[in-house]
Amino acid sequence: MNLTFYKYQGTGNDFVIIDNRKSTLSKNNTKLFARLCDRKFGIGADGLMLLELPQNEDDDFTMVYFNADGNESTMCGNGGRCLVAFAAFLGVIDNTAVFTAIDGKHKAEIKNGLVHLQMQNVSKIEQYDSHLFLDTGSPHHVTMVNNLVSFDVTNVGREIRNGAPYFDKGSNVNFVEKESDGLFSVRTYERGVEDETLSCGTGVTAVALSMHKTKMTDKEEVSVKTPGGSLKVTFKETESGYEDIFLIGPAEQVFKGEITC
Ligand SMILES: N[C@H](CCC[C@H](N)C(=O)O)C(=O)O
Repeated sequence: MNLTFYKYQGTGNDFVIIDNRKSTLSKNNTKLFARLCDRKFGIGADGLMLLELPQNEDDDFTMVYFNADGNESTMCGNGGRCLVAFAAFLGVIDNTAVFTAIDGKHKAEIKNGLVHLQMQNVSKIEQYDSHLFLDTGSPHHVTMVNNLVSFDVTNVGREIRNGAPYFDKGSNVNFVEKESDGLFSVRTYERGVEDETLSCGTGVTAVALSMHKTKMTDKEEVSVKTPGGSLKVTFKETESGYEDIFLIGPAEQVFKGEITC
């Protein structure tokens, strides 16, 4: 079968995107999706997304996300931003979108070349001596480190991802360093990629909320530098946690291609 695909990246987190509104591909194509994400035998990507028809009347489309291991996974913030850019490219939307992903409904807007993606509210942030744990659409372990630039993200990240209490289900692991008030740097070990990625959108969101929760900043607009580029997170603290959470940043089409599979 000849498959048309699009390659997108959002601050270096890269994705294969397929317009599956005609449902040509079924979601249990785990082997195919893993092959397409393989950086030697396939196109190469951190994840793969299917753009699908909306399932309820006020949606513009549906997002289905797969990690590079080919398994369907939880929400992808950078992926969601790229999918909105793709929907605009196809003319499915103008510059605003409402879509449903595995974690529920999302609103988004493309403004001044950046995609503003509303993330789910976060009502629970677990605080421990060494780290925080929260779910921003995907599970995230957040811990502060010194000398982030030389930190062994892959090995320490892998150990935390597979160890207690995460085990098989796992968690993404974010290592954070404060740069200045309201500005942080993060490097992320991503579950399902099983390696460091250049950026992780739900991870950046988790870091911004964690830094506010632990009073490392009192700003409700936090900039986060990732090895792949900078993102901004805005939010409001309420008595039930954090709401009006937006992940803001660029999303670019790198190339269009065809692959026989
Ligand atoms: N690997 C993540 C999903 C993708 C998250 C990341 N790419 C993002 O931008 O949020 C997980 O399995 O929890």
